[in-house]
Parts: sequence; structure tokens; C-alpha cells
Amino acid sequence: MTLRADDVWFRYSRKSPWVVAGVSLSVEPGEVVGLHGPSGAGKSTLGRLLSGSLTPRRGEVSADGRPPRPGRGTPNPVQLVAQHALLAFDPLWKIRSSLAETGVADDVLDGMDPALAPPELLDRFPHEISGGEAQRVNLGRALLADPRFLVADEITASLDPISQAEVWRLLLAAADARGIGVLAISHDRPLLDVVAHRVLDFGDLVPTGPWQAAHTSG
Ligand SMILES: Nc1ncnc2c1ncn2[C@@H]1O[C@H](COP(=O)(O)OP(=O)(O)OP(=O)(O)O)[C@@H](O)[C@H]1O
Repeated sequence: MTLRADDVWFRYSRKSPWVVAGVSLSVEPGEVVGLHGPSGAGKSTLGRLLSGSLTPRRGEVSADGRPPRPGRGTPNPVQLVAQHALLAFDPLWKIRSSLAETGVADDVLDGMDPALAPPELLDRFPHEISGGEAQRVNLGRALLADPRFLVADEITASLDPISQAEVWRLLLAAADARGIGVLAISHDRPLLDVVAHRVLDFGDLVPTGPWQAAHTSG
């Protein structure tokens, strides 16, 4: 099973410029691929395309040959974990209810790795946990879906160094143990050099030919 983008193109509207223009990449099971680039380059957009929350205007995204969109009752094999973990939780729901929304049974929730979801946090509201705790629970929720791939988009950009190291330690351990392929998106090149097996630069993903030049100028 490979996560692939094949000549993917995307723009937010017909009148806006191409944000992703002819990009191809692949992530293998168990592989951690870093994606680096400046702010506004299009990294998050590509992450959303790879996780199926956006659909390419042209080209294809596939996980094991199929578009990574959740079917009815079927978890998405490509889970997106984004920077602002608290936005992923309903502020009016206790953490337990947000996790239960994934469809897992109560005993699975109670049996979650306490490093990801400490039992005492499950009955709190999102505003009652720290940013580091929120991102660990958010990662735990993505792992409940038993994903084949994780798109980790600036997941530790707002965290202190200790929380940052802990989130990455947990993610890399889960990826290694379960053979999950990871696309780690960050503007922090030294971080990617530590966590990833190889690092791609967003600018290098865009082929430079006359056709692209004509179609990416706006
Ligand atoms: N929902 C949206 N509607 C319209 N334009 C958008 C939308 N989301 C992003 N963009 C634009 O697409 C471009 C790429 O944004 P994107 O968030 O993918 O970049 P990025 O490389 O992830 O940046 P950063 O590192 O700052 O998060 C930017 O010009 C941004 O303004």
C-alpha cells in the first residue's frame, strides 16, 4: 500500500492561482517523509489533498489505489493531524465523547495508551487540557482509526520543546510499530531532519516546464 499523488493540481477557485501545480510524491508504509517549504507555499493544501479533505482539480491521490475518502462507516486510511488540536474537538463535548465519535467501544477508549490519552483527561472538556495534552489526544484519536498513513501538519508548531519531543516520540513509535507511513509537514527543517527518513522541498515538487510556467502565473 502506497500513498501517492500523481500530477496533482489544485486551486481554491477558478479565479485564484494554482496552489498545487503538477505535484507527484509517494509515501511507503512505515516511511516518514518530511515536507518542507515556506509559509504559504501550499504544504497544508497538499496535506489536505493527500488526506482526502480536498479533491484535486486534476490528477489523482490514492492510498492503495483508491482515493483516501472515508466511506460510510469506514475510517479514512489517511488521517490528518493538524496544528491546532483543540479545533479538532467540539468545545461542548468532553474528550471521551469526541473520541467515541470515531465509533470505537468504551473499553477501547479506556484501553488507550495513557501516554496519548491519560484516563483522567477523558472526562474533561477541551478547554481543561493543555496544548500538549490536546495534541497527544488528537494523535490518539487519529490512531483509533487504525490508519495506514498519517499526514502530520505542523503538529508541534505551537508546543514547547518538551511537549514537542513527546508528541513526536509517540507518533514515531506508533508509526514504527504499526508500519504507518507519515507525511510530516513543517517549516522547521532541523525538526524534519531529525524525524524523517527523507525530506522533500515543496518547491522541488513542482515540475518546471513551459506548460507549468504558463499555468501557474495566475
Ligand atoms: N480555504 C482557502 N481558500 C482560499 N485560499 C486558501 C485557502 N487555504 C489556503 N489558501 C491559500 O493557498 C495558499 C497556500 O496555503 P497553505 O496553507 O497550503 O500554505 P502552507 O505552505 O501550508 O503555509 P503555512 O506554512 O503558512 O501554513 C496560500 O496563498 C493561502 O492563502
